[in-house]
Amino acid sequence: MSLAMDLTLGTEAQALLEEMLKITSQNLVHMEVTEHYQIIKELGKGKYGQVVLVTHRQRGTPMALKLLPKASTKLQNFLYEYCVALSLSAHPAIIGMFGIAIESSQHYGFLYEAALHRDLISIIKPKAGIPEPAAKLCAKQLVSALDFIHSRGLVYRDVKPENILLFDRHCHCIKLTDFGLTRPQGTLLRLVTGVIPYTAPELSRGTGDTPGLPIDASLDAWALGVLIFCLLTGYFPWEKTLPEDSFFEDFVEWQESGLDEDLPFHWRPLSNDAISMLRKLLAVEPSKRGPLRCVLSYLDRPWRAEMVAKGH
Ligand SMILES: Nc1ncnc2c1ncn2[C@@H]1O[C@H](COP(=O)(O)OP(=O)(O)OP(=O)(O)O)[C@@H](O)[C@H]1O
Repeated sequence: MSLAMDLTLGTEAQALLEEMLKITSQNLVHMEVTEHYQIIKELGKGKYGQVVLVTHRQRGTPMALKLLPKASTKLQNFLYEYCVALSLSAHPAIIGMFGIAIESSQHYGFLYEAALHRDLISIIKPKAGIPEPAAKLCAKQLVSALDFIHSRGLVYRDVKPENILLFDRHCHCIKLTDFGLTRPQGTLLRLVTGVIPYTAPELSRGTGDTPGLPIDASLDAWALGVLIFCLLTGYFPWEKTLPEDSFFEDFVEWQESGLDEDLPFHWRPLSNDAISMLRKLLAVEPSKRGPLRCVLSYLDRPWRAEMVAKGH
């Protein structure tokens, strides 16, 4: 997609979200959670909120309820996350929403589908990853979900296993959740702190005094590349995408030289096909980064070196 198209889509997405925000802010349901819902158990916790499994007191419907403390959450941010999730929830690999946003004395909250098999991080075995068929199922569904988000003029910006919910143990049905960082394409972003392995290098470098980097779909392609690496190996390719991280520096050197002998040692469990796919998703220069869809042409090929040795 061209930068001009990115910006047009981004502007349209922004306008739609502003409209949704206005309407939602007038329709927030004021209630105490336990008046209408029974809290069954905690499903998870993040930096910003807590997610609990609830059932509707009359109808018994099980649902997930994300609760964000009012003390630490701006109403605008809550509404934004809710409206983005609602606007995307028609996709099969994006969490379904019930269209109910609430405000209690202590929290803002919204109701959505509960995933009873937890999230992807819960099945990644350290130094082993997950079975290759499951990794491919995840990759295929995520490409579809992220492409859909991009087609709506947005960039997801938070691909990580904690945000991928499982609806079965073998990853036939996974869904993306947590739209707190999603922004319209073209939004100017400055980032100097909080670099994690999924952060694309153009962001971790920081933008100094410049107005910021206009975000686009290539940020999600990078994060998907890191995620696929983790699913196949059970470890991160690096801690942070900064020159002080020697694993990242070795990777950059290999990307630049293109020589097999420069391939970092911890990439060896991967097949040549998987390496070639990840080279595209993890191109250091964003304009050279492969589109997410490049993953699809690798789905029929082995992704682990041991599978090649076995003749799969
Ligand atoms: N619908 C759901 N069903 C089951 N578990 C869920 C659901 N939604 C969230 N969780 C669990 O709760 C955790 C935290 O949820 P979420 O990522 O939405 O919170 P957050 O505070 O925005 O997190 P972060 O720190 O990543 O920003 C998830 O990692 C997941 O394990």
